[in-house]
Amino acid sequence: MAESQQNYLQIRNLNHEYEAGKPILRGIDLNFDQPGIIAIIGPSGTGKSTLLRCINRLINPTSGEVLFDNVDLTSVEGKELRRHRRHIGMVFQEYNLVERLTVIENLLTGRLGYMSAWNAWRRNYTQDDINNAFELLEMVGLKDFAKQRADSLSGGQRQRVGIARAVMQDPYVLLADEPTSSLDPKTAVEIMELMDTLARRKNIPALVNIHDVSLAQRFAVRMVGMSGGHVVYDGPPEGITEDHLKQIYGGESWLS
Ligand SMILES: Nc1ncnc2c1ncn2[C@@H]1O[C@H](COP(=O)(O)OP(=O)(O)OP(=O)(O)O)[C@@H](O)[C@H]1O
Repeated sequence: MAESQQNYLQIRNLNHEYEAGKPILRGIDLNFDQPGIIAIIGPSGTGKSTLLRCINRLINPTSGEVLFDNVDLTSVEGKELRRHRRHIGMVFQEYNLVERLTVIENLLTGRLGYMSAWNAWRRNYTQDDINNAFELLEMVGLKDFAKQRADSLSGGQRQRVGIARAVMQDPYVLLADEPTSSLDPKTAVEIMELMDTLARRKNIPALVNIHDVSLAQRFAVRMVGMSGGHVVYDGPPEGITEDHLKQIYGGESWLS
């Protein structure tokens, strides 16, 4: 698979409200131009998932811009939107695999956005796609599971498949919404390690929503702290202080 070029993601003055007059995202400005994990932390309900969903247009933001190499994704529709969106890899908390398909078939679904409707319907993958899928499967440590059904895997293995499927899309950015929340602590570390390795190898940013602050600090090159729909911290993981955490999560009793 060709190494992805470095595409520049910029979010400008992004606002979103699900209900008129009740803003969830308030004027988010962020630029993503470095490879590796960018951890997004913040209390429940502050809009972290909403932010990721606005970036890949699972929801239409109320206002603002999401620029990929100066194309505003909020203003494109139909074919053009699909053409851009196929370069945005999404990783989910609950994996979102096709349970009855094999592991290798799940990986290959990452290529559907590149195929004609006819070829997609017939699952006519190219030999290159098939070779790349097997190569990637080896890279994520699941070489021996290629022909197993997805529903026979453990949570950690499923998440490896979810990440590999996203990478099959040849993404310019990975968006991961709480990818470790359903996993035990050791597996969570392994999954963060894998995303870090792949993001660096592909030279792309991986925006990861995560509740575990110390796990985030261990792997992130940058942390974004959100509170009340605003960005209140944006900087290196080692720069986060207790004061920042109080500002992000509120109060202090939980810190002791
Ligand atoms: N489809 C929707 N319709 C209406 N309100 C919604 C919808 N989705 C989310 N919300 C509300 O928007 C706010 C932000 O939700 P969001 O899921 O983005 O927060 P989050 O920071 O990702 O939370 P968590 O860490 O718990 O996943 C919450 O108050 C939530 O109830």
